[in-house]
Amino acid sequence: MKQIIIATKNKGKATEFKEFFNAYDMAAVSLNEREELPDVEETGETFEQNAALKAETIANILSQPVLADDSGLIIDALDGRPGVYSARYAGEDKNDQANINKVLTELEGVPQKDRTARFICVLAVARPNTETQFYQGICNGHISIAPSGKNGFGYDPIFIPDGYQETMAELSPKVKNQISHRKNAILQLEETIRKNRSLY
Ligand SMILES: O=c1[nH]c(=O)c2ncn([C@@H]3O[C@H](COP(=O)(O)OP(=O)(O)OP(=O)(O)O)[C@@H](O)[C@H]3O)c2[nH]1
Ligand SMILES: [Mg+2]
Repeated sequence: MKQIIIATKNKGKATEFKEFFNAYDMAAVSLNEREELPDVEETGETFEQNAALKAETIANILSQPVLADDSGLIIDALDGRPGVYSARYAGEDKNDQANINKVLTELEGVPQKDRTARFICVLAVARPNTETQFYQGICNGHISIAPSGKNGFGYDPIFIPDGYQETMAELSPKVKNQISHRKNAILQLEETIRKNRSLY
């Protein structure tokens, strides 16, 4: 089975990418399975810059194509926060529960109609000596009053996608992988995969 390196240490993302690439008979291998590879500091100010940093750093070390994902939650009533700082919103330990609590505290008293939000996922495909390609996906929704559900990861327990009553964490992984920002970004990438049966 052909392998594709995903420059992520986020277990939730790694699981979703394995699901996506399994459909193309490709094995998505995350950095959790390649511990010899370094952490990449995300010094960018945009999702594109951080996705490129992660993909290009690992692609140059391995001299092979690498995919990275930089993603996050944009909340209108918080002027777009947490955005590119979603993973570390409540601190460097990247604690999902603390991140959720911080968002809910900041949204206290904000009525449902003003709790609009969206997830954004930017994929970067980097190959040595080749221009990095970018693919973006969005999922619109709003922030719930309280967390609910055990599936997914990150802010899923407080994100209710448009067209649903349930939070992303109450939906099954199958449904999330049909509607998420990550799936919508993969759909952008799908033409390349379909044509070449690989990313390159
Ligand atoms: O509820 C969620 N459902 C999702 O589907 C999702 N996708 C991203 N996020 C949030 O945005 C941060 C990404 O930050 P991020 O792209 O820097 O990833 P990360 O630092 O967790 O891992 P890495 O890929 O950088 O290794 C994550 O930690 C999460 O808080 C999500 N939350
Ligand atoms: Mg990160």
